[in-house]
Amino acid sequence: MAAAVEPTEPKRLVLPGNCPLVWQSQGNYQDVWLDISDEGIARIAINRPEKRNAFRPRTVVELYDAFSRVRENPAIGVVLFTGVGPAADGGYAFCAGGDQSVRGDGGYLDEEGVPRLNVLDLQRLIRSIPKVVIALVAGYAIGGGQVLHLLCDLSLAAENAQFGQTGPRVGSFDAGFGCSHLARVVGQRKAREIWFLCRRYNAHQALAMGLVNEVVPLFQLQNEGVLWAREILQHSPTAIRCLKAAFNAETDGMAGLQELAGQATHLFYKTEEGKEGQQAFIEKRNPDFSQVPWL
Ligand SMILES: CC(C)(COP(=O)(O)OP(=O)(O)OC[C@H]1O[C@@H](n2cnc3c(N)ncnc32)[C@H](O)[C@@H]1OP(=O)(O)O)[C@@H](O)C(=O)NCCC(=O)NCCSC(=O)CCC(=O)c1ccccc1C(=O)O
Repeated sequence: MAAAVEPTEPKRLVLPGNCPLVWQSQGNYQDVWLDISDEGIARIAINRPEKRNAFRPRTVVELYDAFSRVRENPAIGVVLFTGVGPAADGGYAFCAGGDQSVRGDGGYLDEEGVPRLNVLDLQRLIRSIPKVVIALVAGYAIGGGQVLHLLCDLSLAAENAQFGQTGPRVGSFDAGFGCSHLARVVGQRKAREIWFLCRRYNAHQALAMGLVNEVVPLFQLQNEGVLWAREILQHSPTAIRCLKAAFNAETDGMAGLQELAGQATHLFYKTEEGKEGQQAFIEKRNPDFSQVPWL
């Protein structure tokens, strides 16, 4: 565990324990909190503690909007993704998956009664956003909530964290990242056990199978996330961005290659060679690449 940070009063409580950052809240959301610090760290929290932070279509729309805002903010390098807690009954959750009470024929019904599966868009956004996303898991990360946690770059678990799948019990399954990425992370045998048996796994079991990076006391969870974020933020943003794209490229086919290629193009635009091509077009002349070596 990294060195302790000096605690200061949080603007408002998302998780227990003092948070060393001062947050500015953004967005006008109902189911989500988005907070930005002046240290390059954002915090996105699902705010449905009485439902163990289960997501309904509105929650997913708001999460997508919050992650998109963070994506467009060049001052932010790390996102802490968590769930508000405790609930009035003392229970904690990162996210208990899709809200079963709004599930109708064909999916989860939004406020107009239209079935939506937009959590899959959110999964891809978390995976492709060129910032480091750290899951802070207190309590349950179950079903689609476990998959959202899985798709974060890093995961820190509180001692009370519980992970698991329920799909085959509640008539659902995630045959996308929820299977393939899980198998990459914990291995084929364990991934099949998780889905076929629908057991629950505590924080230390999750650590042993490589599902989380570290287990910390509940009151230390948010601080630990900030410490990890601060370490990351000392490093080269370009290197971290390219590394994230590279980790995805291995598994995400052409979409993964596209992400990595986008980073390469971004770097190329900054070179004299790249600029000469553009300049020549603007000046209506042939480009002169004669000074560029064929390395
Ligand atoms: C999470 C629990 C283990 C917590 O247990 P406990 O601490 O005892 O609390 P409870 O008393 O059970 O719950 C408190 C309160 O919260 C409500 N609640 C909890 N989870 C949900 C939920 N998922 N939906 C709706 N409501 C929920 C609960 O009813 C209580 O409220 P009351 O008013 O007091 O009744 C336990 O709660 C639990 O097991 N929850 C269910 C977990 C679950 O099965 N989740 C759904 C899995 S399926 C999924 O997530 C779909 C994913 C998805 O969207 C998807 C992804 C990819 C492809 C396809 C799909 C797809 O659309 O299917």
